[in-house]
Amino acid sequence: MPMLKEPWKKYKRFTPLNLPDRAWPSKIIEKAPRWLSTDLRDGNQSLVDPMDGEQKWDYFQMLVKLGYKEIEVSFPSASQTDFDFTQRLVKTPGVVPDDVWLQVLSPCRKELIRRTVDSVKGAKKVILHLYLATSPCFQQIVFNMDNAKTLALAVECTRYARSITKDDPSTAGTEWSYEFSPECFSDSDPDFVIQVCEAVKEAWTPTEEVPIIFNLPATVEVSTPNVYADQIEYFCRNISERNKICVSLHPHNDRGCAVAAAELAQMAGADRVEGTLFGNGERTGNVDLVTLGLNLYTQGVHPNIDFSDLKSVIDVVESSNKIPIHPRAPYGGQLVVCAFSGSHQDAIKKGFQTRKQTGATSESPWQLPYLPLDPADIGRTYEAIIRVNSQSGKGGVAWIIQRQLELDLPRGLQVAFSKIVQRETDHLGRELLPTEITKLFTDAYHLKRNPRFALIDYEITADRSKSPAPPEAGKTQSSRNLKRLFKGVIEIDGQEHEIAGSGNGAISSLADALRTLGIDLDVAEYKEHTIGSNKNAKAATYIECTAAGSSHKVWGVGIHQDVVQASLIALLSAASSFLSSRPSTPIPFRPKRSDTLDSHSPDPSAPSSPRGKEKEYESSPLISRLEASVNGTS
Ligand SMILES: CC(=O)SCCNC(=O)CCNC(=O)[C@H](O)C(C)(C)COP(=O)(O)OP(=O)(O)OC[C@H]1O[C@@H](n2cnc3c(N)ncnc32)[C@H](O)[C@@H]1OP(=O)(O)O
Ligand SMILES: CC(C)C(=O)C(=O)O
Ligand SMILES: [Mg+2]
Repeated sequence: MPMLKEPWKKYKRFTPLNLPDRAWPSKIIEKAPRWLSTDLRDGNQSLVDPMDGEQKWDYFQMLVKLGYKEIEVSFPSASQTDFDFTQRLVKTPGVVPDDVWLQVLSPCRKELIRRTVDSVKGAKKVILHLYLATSPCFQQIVFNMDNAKTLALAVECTRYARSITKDDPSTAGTEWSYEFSPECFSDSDPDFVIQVCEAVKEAWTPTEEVPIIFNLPATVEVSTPNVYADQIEYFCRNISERNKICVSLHPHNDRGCAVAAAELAQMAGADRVEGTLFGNGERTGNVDLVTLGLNLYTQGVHPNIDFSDLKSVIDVVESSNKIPIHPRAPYGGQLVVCAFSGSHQDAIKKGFQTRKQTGATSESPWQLPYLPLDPADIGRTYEAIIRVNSQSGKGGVAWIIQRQLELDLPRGLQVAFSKIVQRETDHLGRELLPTEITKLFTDAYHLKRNPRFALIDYEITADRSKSPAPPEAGKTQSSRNLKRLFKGVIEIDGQEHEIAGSGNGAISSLADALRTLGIDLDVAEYKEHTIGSNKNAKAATYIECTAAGSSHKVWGVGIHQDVVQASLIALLSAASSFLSSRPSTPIPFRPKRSDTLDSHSPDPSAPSSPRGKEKEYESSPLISRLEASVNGTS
């Protein structure tokens, strides 16, 4: 076979309509259209294994629950499964709500129309849908029909349909609506389509109350969405008795523009959209009703469909279609409300902080970087938003710690801890789960049950043996200026040490006491906040220390009901980090523990605590969470 040198030249460019006075570009979609779900027909007919009756049954009920009022349930002449399913819907009381229309599709073939009408016998509300191709390509290749024959067949079948539905007294219990689809509308001559539709309209004689539906499909998407919008505007302008017509869209997604086409075509005057959930359907699919609905939602227009539990919709769609929803599918995809990259995480975290600080509620105006939709509105949790891998920065890591442990890390600690996380993600070459990040944190800052350094007993008293620091200019001497004396017992690596020191406050007096063990730390930064708000509230304290005489810096974290004790634990955590980062540091002085020491308040994390606070420790929700995450059980 000779090689084509320019194979693309075999394609014909689409000729756009000449519509210079088009009005749609400046229109805004201000209300939801009439929706029709064709999941059970166009979606189903494209599946490798079409749904069985039970799957259709469950799917139908989900569509009703979501709020769809028009549902194309089957192609009844195609298979016994579809016919029986349709009859089951009709015959089972209470399954089809009174305000829901069952739509059934048939080609323009009388015997098939008859069977289709038979399948809905006894239904309350039915849209009988007939299709016939109007495009030259189909007329020539598929049907060998010219325009006159096409028009005649459309009229003949519409008349026949009318005679066995709304004109047949035996079907009087059914409210009939009629839909006609000039198949491949977007590839047809628009004037010929209007001519066919005028004739079909006359054959059906619709009313304003029950308009005829002209469904104008982009059976195959062949042009840019603006061209489809022009075609719809042209149809809307030129069809007569517009008030008796519902103009419906049925875009397919061959060029990947079905959603845009449906939106622009609504601006161009369409009243109704046919599509499927997550865009299942022939070839590249039908237009995605989830995207269309939630696009409206994020413009402040309710789509009249309830997507607040999108996960359960996905479950039904995936199991019925046997096709997974793409992780990046708009709104529903697993990854679409997740940020891995550092700058996105930072911005999202700041966005949530701003909402918290301004007291925003779930109804406050939504403005959040990188998130066009509040994940909570589709039933997704904030936990899942920020996920950490080697592309992540401090903001994302801090978010995880905040969500998991309610700890609001100071910036410096965020930087320090994010380096630890970065090392781990680089080392493992994968995402780290929140539980793994929490464990890294509790390990790094010694928040475990048996820390290397534990505060066993202590007391802090005024140190009257030393002269107080001179009062600042203009201030009088007060008890606040008195030096503090720390006396206590700390356990290091299982061995107890009795130490004492003095300073201007609790932290500096403990720092002074630690010097007797050769641990010489200066406090460089201090931050504390409360965790929780009730009587179980705790203090979280963060201390950054510099090793004396060097630029080596370490962070410590302490959590306790008592704020003073939280800060002492934080300093010991820093001391522990200091020793861990310098493993050869000797502890020169190890005084024996004195039992006579008047202990003030024991460290709850010490299992052998003489004050017996073990119970309180066990019951603390925060500590339990720490434990759970360390054990990987949260
Ligand atoms: C764009 C769309 O999605 S349209 C809907 C498509 N969906 C389906 O086709 C699913 C269900 N279809 C079926 O089960 C079958 O195709 C049936 C029952 C409709 C027809 O089955 P068969 O009689 O075996 O015909 P088959 O499928 O081979 O071919 C279609 C025939 O219908 C004709 N036809 C196709 N569309 C139409 C139409 N809209 N109006 C009238 N006739 C049509 C074709 O010209 C062809 O006729 P021919 O055999 O004289 O050449
Ligand atoms: C039956 C018609 C409406 C159809 O599915 C199409 O043209 O895509
Ligand atoms: Mg279709």
